[in-house]
Amino acid sequence: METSAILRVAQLTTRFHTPGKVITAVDSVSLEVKPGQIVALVGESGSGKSVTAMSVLGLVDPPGVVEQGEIWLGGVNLRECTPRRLRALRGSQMGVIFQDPMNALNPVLTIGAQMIETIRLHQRVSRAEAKELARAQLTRVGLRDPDTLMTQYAFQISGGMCQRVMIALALVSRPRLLIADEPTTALDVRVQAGILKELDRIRVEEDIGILLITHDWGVVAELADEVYVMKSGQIVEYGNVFDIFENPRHPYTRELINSR
Ligand SMILES: Nc1ncnc2c1ncn2[C@@H]1O[C@H](COP(=O)(O)OP(=O)(O)OP(=O)(O)O)[C@@H](O)[C@H]1O
Ligand code: NI
Repeated sequence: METSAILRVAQLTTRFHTPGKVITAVDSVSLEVKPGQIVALVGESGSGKSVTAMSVLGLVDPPGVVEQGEIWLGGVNLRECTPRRLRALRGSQMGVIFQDPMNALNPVLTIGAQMIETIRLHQRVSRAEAKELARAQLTRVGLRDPDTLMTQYAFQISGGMCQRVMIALALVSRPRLLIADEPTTALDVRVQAGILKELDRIRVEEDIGILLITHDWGVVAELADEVYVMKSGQIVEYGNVFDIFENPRHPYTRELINSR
């Protein structure tokens, strides 16, 4: 039997209504992520990858509007959810990590305070229990000495550690889907590899589906199961990672692979 998708996007169209013109950032995009899969969304800058992710997350702000299509998170129709319900789902069933971990963390709270706050926002636990959970989470993403780490502020730790904290935060509520938008672009190459290995391990161990946005074909080759290639808001090619590398059909894909 086919495993059913944890994320299913069909014919999604998102436009920005700017003064004087309408920009179709996402143009009839369809894609699927199954549990335990890493699905890469690749394409040049401005092709619509982040807007696709933001549309799924319900985070497109005016003048952007999700105008058409379906977005299903398991059995939940996200396009019919209220903003309040979407916010709840973002903290529970779908996690997200972005490119710039330093700025994503709150500079005036310790790592521990942020972890505990996030945990208590979504789970009815005492402070002590939340602290214990935070410690377990940090250990789970490969951070040693979580006790010291929890007393520190974002500016006191490295970019790589920040991103691991972000991953820990995103995974606190054991989501079934993780959206990672260029999660390692801001980090140096060696640190990148560690973070990517962590994501790979987590998806296997926890059967999480990951939508990985990147323009790094090395990362795609290393991690992805399925690949969607995006250009000017549209999916121009889709296939499993071996087929995409062995036999790219679209000239744009060939160009992208060759230019890496
Ligand atoms: N706030 C906005 N207002 C108007 N247009 C926007 C806005 N945000 C995005 N767009 C449009 O959507 C297009 C797609 O942007 P998006 O951020 O999804 O690209 P991307 O593929 O993620 O690029 P990158 O690799 O640089 O992150 C842009 O080219 C731009 O025209
Ligand atoms: Ni982007």
